[in-house]
Amino acid sequence: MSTADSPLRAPPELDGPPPRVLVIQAPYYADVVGGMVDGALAVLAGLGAETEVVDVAGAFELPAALRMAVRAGGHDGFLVFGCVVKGETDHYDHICREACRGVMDVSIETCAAIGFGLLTVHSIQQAIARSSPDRHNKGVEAANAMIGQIALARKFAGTFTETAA
Ligand SMILES: Nc1c(NC[C@H](O)[C@H](O)[C@H](O)CO)[nH]c(=O)[nH]c1=O
Ligand SMILES: CC(=O)[C@@H](O)COP(=O)(O)O
Repeated sequence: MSTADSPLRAPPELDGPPPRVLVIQAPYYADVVGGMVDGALAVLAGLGAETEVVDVAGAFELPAALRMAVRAGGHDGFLVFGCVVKGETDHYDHICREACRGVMDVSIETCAAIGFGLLTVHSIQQAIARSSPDRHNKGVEAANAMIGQIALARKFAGTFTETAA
């Protein structure tokens, strides 16, 4: 099964005020990343969300920028976008693995509502197929995932105890 076969999911419900969302993009492949950001912003506009977009140089910089933003506070959710395309060397493997691990570390350590939109592809054609304005747009998927996490954070707000893991 690939992205082309993935099921169409309904966007999650979100009670409460419109969310404040920070989009962190690494526009190394500007059209591809821009396509995902546009998909995400369309979803967020439908919620009346307050959005801000900041740039970093490349995928490597995404985790630290995300951690800075989470620490700073002021946002209900975060979206990270980038695209890494396989080249001739093993650089691709290192960037993909570390960028993904870095974002996951922030996610687990902070419990922030994060949507992950980092494409790790073998060709620019694969990237275009995942960033075009259709139902396979990974920006839409990341935004919907983040909204679900915000909804969960609101549901559990105030319920954490000292002994909980
Ligand atoms: N090759 C790709 C990169 N490489 C750049 C690094 O992410 C980083 O910005 C640089 O090493 C300076 O610290 N970034 C991407 O987003 N996509 C690539 O395909
Ligand atoms: C992320 C990559 O693999 C790529 O942009 C770097 O290319 P190369 O491995 O040919 O230096």
